[in-house]
Amino acid sequence: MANTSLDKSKIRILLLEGVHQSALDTLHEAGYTNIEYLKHSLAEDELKEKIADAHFIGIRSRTQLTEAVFEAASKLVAVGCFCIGTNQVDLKAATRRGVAVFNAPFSNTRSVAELVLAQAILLLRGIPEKNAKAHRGDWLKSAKDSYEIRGKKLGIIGYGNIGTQFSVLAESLGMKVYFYDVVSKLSIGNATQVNSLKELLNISDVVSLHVPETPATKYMFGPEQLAQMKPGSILMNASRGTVVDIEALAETLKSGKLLGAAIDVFPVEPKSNDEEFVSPLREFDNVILTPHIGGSTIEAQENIGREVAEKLAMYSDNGTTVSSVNFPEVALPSHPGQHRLLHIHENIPGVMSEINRVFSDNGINICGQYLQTQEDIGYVVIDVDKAYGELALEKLKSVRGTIRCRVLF
Ligand SMILES: NC(=O)c1ccc[n+]([C@@H]2O[C@H](COP(=O)([O-])OP(=O)(O)OC[C@H]3O[C@@H](n4cnc5c(N)ncnc54)[C@H](O)[C@@H]3O)[C@@H](O)[C@H]2O)c1
Ligand SMILES: O=C(O)CC[C@@H](O)C(=O)O
Repeated sequence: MANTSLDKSKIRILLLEGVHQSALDTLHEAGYTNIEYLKHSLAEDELKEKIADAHFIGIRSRTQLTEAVFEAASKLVAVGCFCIGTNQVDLKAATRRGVAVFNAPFSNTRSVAELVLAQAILLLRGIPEKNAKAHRGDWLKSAKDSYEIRGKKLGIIGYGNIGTQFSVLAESLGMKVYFYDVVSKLSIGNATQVNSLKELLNISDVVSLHVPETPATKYMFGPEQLAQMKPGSILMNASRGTVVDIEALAETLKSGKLLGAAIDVFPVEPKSNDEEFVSPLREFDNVILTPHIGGSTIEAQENIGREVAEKLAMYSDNGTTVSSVNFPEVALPSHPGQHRLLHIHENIPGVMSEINRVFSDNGINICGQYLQTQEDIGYVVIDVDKAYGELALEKLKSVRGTIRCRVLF
């Protein structure tokens, strides 16, 4: 259990993976200056050392926040994922320790959708192969296997923020859109939801994956699904590298069944730009390989930097957890003239009555109380007259089921 009511200059923030300057600017504007900024991710041992002193950490998709890393992070209050995906964070381990996790659920949606649309056009025209040949001095002027995108059938797997955005762009170019999702979804435009992945693969000329990494999506696209795709179709994956069985895709490409593929994410990705990228797909000219840059545009990175830094500063300054991916969401007003107690506890019977007893037994008047719970944890925020903040904090720390408690001045 930790008390993190600290002067802002003592709050240590570790930012990894070269998050955009807008994150630094936003944190500086909010008064946070004790920031260590690194352009790369850290391997587990180094990460454990650095995180030991950090109150906040900002990462992108490469940094793995495992149970062991959280174990070493005794001061950690919150994690900012400067991206959409949060599969690189052991969310349960974070929640168990009362560490809130935030991300940027929309800021790079458009960038991914634009990239996959462009890739679909290029692949249907055989551009990757013609381009590679031209670089080697070969002239492949031919209309063979070159198609317009207009009228083709697009099959989207995972009709969420990116899937729907891509769907709208694709329809505007005359594609007929179908999608498969585990949840029944309202179709945007004229898109049609189909009942099974097999049905989608049987009809689609272009297949694009936009699912999160979960136990159910891990290697959901393997030999069976590749066999169900139409001959001459294309496969695109800008979701997560573990969703597609890359060896099986390489075999299918060798057989000549597919017109091409565009892969942005890989089961193993280089840790930095200095490391070699190794993949069985490197040998295929008809495959567009990109280094996990679906969301890497100036616009997206700048927006993400600001959005996630604001969420971290807001949580640090006032306790608001709106849009946290693992915490009960509480939107809080400011608390001028009062002390604010933030109490994170196991969601077990009796905790709230014990908490309220702390105030009645000690004659502390509650000026405002906000409570949200979810399956495993509860988050209660209590505003009191500033004369009583420190006393209440001491008493709250010994309430049964307390995970973490801090006070904001
Ligand atoms: N390449 C990149 O740079 C990049 C950038 C942003 C996001 N991403 C990845 O894209 C993923 C999707 O992003 P989003 O914002 O659209 O997420 P989202 O949560 O809005 O949408 C995901 C959709 O997938 C569906 N889904 C979940 N499991 C499924 C399954 N087993 N089968 C079919 N559908 C399933 C969900 O119901 C949801 O509709 C992210 O989780 C992230 O991993 C990659
Ligand atoms: O910026 C990154 O490292 C990954 C971006 C992307 O995969 C996401 O989940 O938003």
